[in-house]
Amino acid sequence: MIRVIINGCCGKMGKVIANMASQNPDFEVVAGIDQNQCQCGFPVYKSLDEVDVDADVVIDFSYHTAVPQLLKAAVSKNLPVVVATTGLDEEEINSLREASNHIPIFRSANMSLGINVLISLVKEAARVLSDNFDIEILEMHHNMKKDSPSGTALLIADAINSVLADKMEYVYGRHSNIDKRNKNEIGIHALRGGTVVGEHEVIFAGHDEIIKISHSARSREIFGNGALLAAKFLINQKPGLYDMESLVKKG
Ligand SMILES: NC(=O)C1=CN([C@@H]2O[C@H](COP(=O)(O)OP(=O)(O)OC[C@H]3O[C@@H](n4cnc5c(N)ncnc54)[C@H](OP(=O)(O)O)[C@@H]3O)[C@@H](O)[C@H]2O)C=CC1
Ligand SMILES: O=C(O)C1=N[C@H](C(=O)O)C[C@H](O)C1
Repeated sequence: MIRVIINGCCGKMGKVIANMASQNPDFEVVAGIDQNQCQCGFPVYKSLDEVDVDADVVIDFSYHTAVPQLLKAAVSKNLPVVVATTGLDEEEINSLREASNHIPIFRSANMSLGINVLISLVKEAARVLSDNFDIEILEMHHNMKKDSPSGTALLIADAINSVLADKMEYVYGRHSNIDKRNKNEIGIHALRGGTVVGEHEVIFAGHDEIIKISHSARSREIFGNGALLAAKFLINQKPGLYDMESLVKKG
């Protein structure tokens, strides 16, 4: 039985994880952390420092500013952490790298299997097409989402850039440009509205032809499933930084 602490337990994803874990005999949620107080069926604390129950792993779906403090406490308690929160700035990413010298950390902006397959496909498409095709990324999410563009859109852009010698420049929104598109650009565009769980589309636009590779999340359980798999994987790892590729490699 894997004992889980959920950071952000009162939020949309926190509730999904709690519900999925309660139906899975491999997991038990022993505590939650949130700045709100919600009825969860387990004790809810304000910070990891305050948690006084034993656990094996923390799963974090919260807010970017909460991540450094969470990691500091996780290091002092020697607890592995799955970081699913997006929108981290450079300093917050550095705190994550630092903490990974002491504890195992799994970080992915998208825990679904499908997006990770999409990333392999767009890398291959970019290798073949980039000389003659323009690349644009579109994402759409629900109207409660705070960060934009999505962590996934940035993850996709970074994956494409990694196979193009990191020479691409990211252009967000393209709203006040007064000149034409540059060849070395990846356009990244965010849409927000309604209850959309998560849509990502990568467009390769060439002369008289367009290739679109897209992923549509139809439920939050696809992220919950990935986060629980990541937690199971992480509890057996040495300190370090892990991602979906590590999980897929492990099989
Ligand atoms: N990697 C992945 O696969 C996925 C990642 N995400 C990411 O996960 C994060 C959470 O998403 P979602 O559940 O939809 O968001 P929600 O806003 O619904 O939930 C976040 C919860 O964390 C709470 N919170 C905010 N700040 C803190 C803090 N400092 N300490 C403790 N709790 C805090 C929020 O409180 P309050 O409401 O008061 O702000 C809220 O209860 C986002 O960054 C999102 O992009 C989401 C889905 C999939
Ligand atoms: O906030 C969300 O909802 C989601 N956030 C992640 C992101 O920013 O990419 C993953 C998913 O698309 C849902």
